[in-house]
Amino acid sequence: MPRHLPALLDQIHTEAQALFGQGRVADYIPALGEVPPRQFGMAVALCNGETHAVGDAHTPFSLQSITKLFTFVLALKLVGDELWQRVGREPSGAAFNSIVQLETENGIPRNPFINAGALVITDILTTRYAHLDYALLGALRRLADDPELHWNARIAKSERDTAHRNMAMAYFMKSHGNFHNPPELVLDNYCRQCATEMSCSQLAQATMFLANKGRDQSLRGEPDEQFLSADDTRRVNALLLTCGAYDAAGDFAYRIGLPVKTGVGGGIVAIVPGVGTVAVWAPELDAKGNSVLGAFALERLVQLTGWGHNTL
Ligand SMILES: NC(=O)CC[C@H](N)C(=O)O
Repeated sequence: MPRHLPALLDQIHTEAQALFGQGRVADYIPALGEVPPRQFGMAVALCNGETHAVGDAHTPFSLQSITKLFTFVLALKLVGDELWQRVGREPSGAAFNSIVQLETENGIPRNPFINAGALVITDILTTRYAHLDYALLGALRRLADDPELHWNARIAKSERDTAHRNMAMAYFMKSHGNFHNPPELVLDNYCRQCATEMSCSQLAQATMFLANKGRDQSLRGEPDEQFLSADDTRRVNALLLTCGAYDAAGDFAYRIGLPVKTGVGGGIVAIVPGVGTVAVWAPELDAKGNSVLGAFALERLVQLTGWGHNTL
């Protein structure tokens, strides 16, 4: 671990300010459009227990697609490899909310991290849990070490009221037999899931199991838990590297070279296996729906620390 990490984070924080104004806050979910754009936070959690944070790292933000990582892990734990009969594991090269591939690929989404794939995952979890929203919240509260963690009901409703495109995908997959529950019910769960809020420091903590061969260490004195097997952890990280940033996954791999998951709330989490996790948040997005300052900050961090250089 670089001794001077706090100074590096300060430097990145300062450099990132120059990029304010280059992106736009997502407003296709109306309530997300109200988030003040000029915010930036970054938090690092290290496997040795150290944590570092800068800027707005303790401000909660809407996780949005970052929740796809958690729901996928839960589904993988529950149904294992059977899951691959209903969703692929190839990069899509298309926008996160694209519908076109479903038509030529028999209603099987390319991967679990685009909207269509995440909807199938939420469908799988809806079959397994009578109250998926609370089951998911329970898992996230444990991972983030925060019993108060919640979803934002206003943002969930705002997305649900305008979820026409996701609903269309759900019905299309249902016509192919790849959707088992009523789309309305799954969309209710999906919109609540996406509206879950965490700060950067909580998100870095909640994803530590991915840097730690699947082991979740509690900050609150609870016993450690093997949350995911070491093999599955390696697989999840591979998928995050190839599919975690939608149709910018190649660009992210080139610039940052780490497993990542992005969301239209402006958050990005990156995993540095064996070292730690980095969560960054800045609401202004590029044209592909990824945080402009967030991607810049991660790129600078790997340049300045060398993280990831010996893992690829
Ligand atoms: N890329 C994202 O973060 C998208 C999530 C959002 N809830 C949607 O379905 O459109």
